[in-house]
Amino acid sequence: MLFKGGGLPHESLALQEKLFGAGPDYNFMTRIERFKNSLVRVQHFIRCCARYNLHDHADKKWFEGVAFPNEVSVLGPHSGMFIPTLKEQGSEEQIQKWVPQAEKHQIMGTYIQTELGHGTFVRGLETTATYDPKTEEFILNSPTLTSIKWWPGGLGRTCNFGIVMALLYIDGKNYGMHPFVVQLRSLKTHEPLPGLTMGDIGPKFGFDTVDNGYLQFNHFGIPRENMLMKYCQVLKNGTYTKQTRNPKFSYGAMIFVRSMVVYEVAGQGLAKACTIAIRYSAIRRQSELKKSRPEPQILDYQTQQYKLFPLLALAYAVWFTGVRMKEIYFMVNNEIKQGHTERLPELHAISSGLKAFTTSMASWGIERCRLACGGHGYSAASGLPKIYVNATGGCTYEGENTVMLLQCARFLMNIYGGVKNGRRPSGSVNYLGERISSRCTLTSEFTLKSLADAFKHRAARMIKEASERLNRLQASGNDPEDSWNLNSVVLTKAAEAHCHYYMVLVFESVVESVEDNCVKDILRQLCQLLALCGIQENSGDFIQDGFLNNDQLELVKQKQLSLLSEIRPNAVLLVDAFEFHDVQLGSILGRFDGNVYENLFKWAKKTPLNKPEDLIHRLLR
Ligand SMILES: CCC/C=C/C(=O)SCCNC(=O)CCNC(=O)[C@H](O)C(C)(C)COP(=O)([O-])OP(=O)([O-])OC[C@H]1O[C@@H](n2cnc3c(N)ncnc32)[C@H](O)[C@@H]1OP(=O)([O-])[O-]
Ligand SMILES: Cc1cc2nc3c(=O)[nH]c(=O)nc-3n(C[C@H](O)[C@H](O)[C@H](O)COP(=O)(O)OP(=O)(O)OC[C@H]3O[C@@H](n4cnc5c(N)ncnc54)[C@H](O)[C@@H]3O)c2cc1C
Repeated sequence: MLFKGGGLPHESLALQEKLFGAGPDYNFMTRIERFKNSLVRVQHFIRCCARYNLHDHADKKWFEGVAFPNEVSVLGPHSGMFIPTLKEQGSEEQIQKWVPQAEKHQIMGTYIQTELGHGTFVRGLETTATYDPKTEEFILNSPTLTSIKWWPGGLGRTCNFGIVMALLYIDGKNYGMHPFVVQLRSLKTHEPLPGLTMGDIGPKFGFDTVDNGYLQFNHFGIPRENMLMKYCQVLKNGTYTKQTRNPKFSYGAMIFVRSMVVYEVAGQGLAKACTIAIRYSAIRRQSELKKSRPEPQILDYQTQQYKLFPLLALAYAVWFTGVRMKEIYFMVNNEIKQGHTERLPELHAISSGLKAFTTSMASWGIERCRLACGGHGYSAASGLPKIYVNATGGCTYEGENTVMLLQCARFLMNIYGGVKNGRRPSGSVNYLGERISSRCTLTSEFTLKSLADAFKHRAARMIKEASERLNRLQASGNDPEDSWNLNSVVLTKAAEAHCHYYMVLVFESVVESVEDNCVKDILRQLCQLLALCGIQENSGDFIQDGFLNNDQLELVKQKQLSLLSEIRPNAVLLVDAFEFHDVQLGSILGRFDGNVYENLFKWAKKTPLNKPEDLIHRLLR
């Protein structure tokens, strides 16, 4: 309750819907069955939206968490990218025309950007939209094999509309990437419209319930009014006008999703995995701690605590950081709407950096949770494989993580360069303008301030060194691009250090804001553990310049270990506090009632391989 905010009423509503909680077991279905089953739930979800008057993106998200547990439905790209792009990039008229239909699900859309040959390098995309003033149409075309659109979710079979990112050509001149609203399928027959070749791209690592698709345009005409015209317009006679000098406004949909992924994918995914692994570790008994005494709960082994409690601390940290990231997004986006675009670069940098940092950490953490569950963690019944395959997609989509860290680093280098020239930084990078202490103030008290300061020091030093190294590479004769590439490992590490500091700082501020002393103490322990593990895992970064000495490092280790015992009595309560319903976890190991073995046995008996099947029987006879 403490952490969920407004989500509970919508979750409770969704949990009352029988269709969401029951039905065939996901693990026993083929991909096609999973897809069909998801579509049935999509239709029911749409009916529920109408019945409960659900329009707001956040309200729907809570509902979706129950309707589509640990998976992405075809509604993801529709509500997460298609509608937001219409709202953010469309003119008032365009918003009036398409948004109400989309919100009522009368049209279903997706976001069509990536191509067979390019995903990361948006400026390298090849699909063209050539304006013809005679017909007042844009002609969309896929000129090469590599220009075929590839990956958009829901494109394969489901969506009848899409926002297509294409290069705008007028009179032979290339005006760069622009968004176009394109009807893809007939609203009557659902067949692809003539001039479009489209389908599903085939099975993937996860995302079984989504028909990621391909799309090839063969000189396909769309009306002039279908270019989203909030920031740039093409008049009937082909005159091009624009309201902004910043071409990156057309990248707005990506910033939105990156900002949401921190909480919705990384935060939720890791919190669920921790819930499963910690609950199960309290149920599972194994081996002997003391001779002739009952077998202990595996959660009592220090090594098990050492595996799981830092991940629990990380789950809380990512969760809080995700909530903060959403707040920042909406705040800066409102400023942008009022014409104040000064903070767009910072928003781009922090959303890119945190998206990369948290999805990578969560992905690694979910897998560690699975390993911590031993053999049963390897079973689909644990629910962990499904959580992993879907959450780890977040490391790639919406900007591959290394590339996103480099975008964050680019901003940090700009800011650091500015500081050297006397400019004062603000917001998430204001510390780059501070005098940073060269000696660590950590004592055995481990105040949150002293821990955050240690991360501040590390980030500031690594950013400074990355910048100086870049300058040295250029001074020794490399051009700026080669220097960047030769420095890119160092740059990604500097960006990670910045994001790490930001996350510790957010956690610290949450702890300070809690009024209940008991809750505050418990959260302080988690925050300390997060920071201490961060210091130990990256100890080289903290000792390299003599900031931290060996004695302090020893203190860090001792405190880390003592925190494990301090957290142990509250560990199960701390995961219960995430308040995931069993339906949302989809895990026998993580069941709230702890009735693991009985249900594992029941589940195994239901597996299709145990059903009489002629061919298998004949082969084995
Ligand atoms: C459910 C799953 C759904 C999934 C959906 C998807 O995956 S959809 C598909 C998702 N696909 C992806 O996510 C694709 C990932 N790729 C990209 O987003 C871009 O290609 C890029 C950002 C990597 C480079 O872009 P580029 O080559 O155009 O730019 P550059 O590097 O030359 O930098 C020039 C300047 O622009 C700045 N700037 C850049 N972006 C932004 C921004 N958004 N805002 C503001 N500013 C931005 C940058 O900081 C720099 O500023 P400086 O230093 O000059 O002051
Ligand atoms: C599950 C899923 C859903 C998706 N949904 C959609 C969707 O709805 N709509 C859509 O349009 N797209 C979608 N995508 C596509 C996705 O956005 C791209 O796959 C993603 O942006 C990565 O681009 P890429 O595939 O070109 O990777 P690549 O860029 O080819 O990455 C391969 C490797 O090259 C490295 N690399 C590339 N460029 C650089 C560089 N400049 N510097 C250093 N290293 C570099 C990367 O770090 C990586 O290690 C989806 C993808 C997935 C996996």
